[in-house]
Amino acid sequence: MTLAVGPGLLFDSFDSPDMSSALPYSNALVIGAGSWGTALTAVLAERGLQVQFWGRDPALMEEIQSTRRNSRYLPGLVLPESIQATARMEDLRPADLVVFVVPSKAVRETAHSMAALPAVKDAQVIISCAKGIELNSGKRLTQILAESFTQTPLAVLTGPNHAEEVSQRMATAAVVACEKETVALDVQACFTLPWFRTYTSDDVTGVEWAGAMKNPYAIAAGIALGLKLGDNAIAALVTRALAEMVRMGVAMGGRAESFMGLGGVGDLMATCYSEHSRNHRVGRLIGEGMPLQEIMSSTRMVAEGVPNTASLHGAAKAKGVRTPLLDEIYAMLYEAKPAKEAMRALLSRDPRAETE
Ligand SMILES: NC(=O)c1ccc[n+]([C@@H]2O[C@H](COP(=O)([O-])OP(=O)(O)OC[C@H]3O[C@@H](n4cnc5c(N)ncnc54)[C@H](O)[C@@H]3O)[C@@H](O)[C@H]2O)c1
Ligand SMILES: O=P(O)(O)OC[C@H](O)CO
Repeated sequence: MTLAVGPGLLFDSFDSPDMSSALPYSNALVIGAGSWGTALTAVLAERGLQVQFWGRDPALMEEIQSTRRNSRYLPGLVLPESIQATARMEDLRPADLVVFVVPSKAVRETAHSMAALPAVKDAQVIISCAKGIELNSGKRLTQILAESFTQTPLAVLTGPNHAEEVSQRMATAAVVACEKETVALDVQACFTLPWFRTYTSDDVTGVEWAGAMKNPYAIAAGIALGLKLGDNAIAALVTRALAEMVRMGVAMGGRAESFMGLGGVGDLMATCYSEHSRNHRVGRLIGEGMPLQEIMSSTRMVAEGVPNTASLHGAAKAKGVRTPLLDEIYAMLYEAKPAKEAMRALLSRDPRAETE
């Protein structure tokens, strides 16, 4: 395979450490042909797995199969010849490792339509890579997948991982969470490259809540930037967001320490401060005065923070968790509260101890 070499890269194809150790799985299926699915397809192929790549749009999948490029979602990346791209579910062959990476609102429908496919249901592990909580049910994405795939071990891959950087092979770390340690270790081996370092965790609940929760706060950080509130204000907002993530995540059954890891504070920082982040962009444009509807119709990319704000807000109310930041983000996105007014409301709340 020809590997990209350029500024910001720590390894090229000649000085890469030896990655020829035996792989626990030999083939993979990636479900979802957006930017993250495309980048993860490249990661697994570089690691040496045979990768099938499924997306719902026949024209896009034909383009990927014939040109090795996903011009719509990740135009800079040339995928290796070895990957097989298709939109036809009936063409999919059995895979050891299945990666679900459709947007969170499409996970239930996609899992349901694939539930009977041997290619998916007989997998040794299914990995959830989207970041969200289901509206109304308040379910995590692995809980939804478990309804369709009752016998298959489920894992989560998450962390500060912008597809744009991963697709350029820029240094990245992630966390894979699974209740079964042996499965977590096997998945870790598949997502380990000289430039891609993966840690394991058994706190599936914690990392899933963390991955969903950072999205609305990234919108808020973008809004603060758009309003030109300054670095102090953004740092305060991100710090209090972390406190709120821990409060909510622990109430939902996650462990506080997971929120201090890559899937928590790591992803929160990557998203709140990055120009790559779609959530951050949505926020910045709101802060600059553009109406949300106009922003959403200007891109085909998913900004999970918009639906996640509604689902997380609903879950917090149902559980009785205090979430002042999320409440103001919800008011801005769903109740047309002006951004400056929401930020003023956050500052003018009653004083309290930092640890409360
Ligand atoms: N892009 C990243 O850097 C990144 C990194 C980590 C996690 N994620 C998460 O991965 C998930 C997918 O994000 P993305 O960035 O790949 O999205 P994207 O915006 O790049 O593309 C969305 C993809 O989902 C497909 N899609 C939309 N509705 C669908 C449906 N009903 N059924 C099947 N496919 C459908 C679209 O056709 C498109 O291929 C999100 O939850 C996101 O938070 C993204
Ligand atoms: O572009 P965003 O805001 O969806 O963020 C992408 C990833 O979740 C960053 O880890």
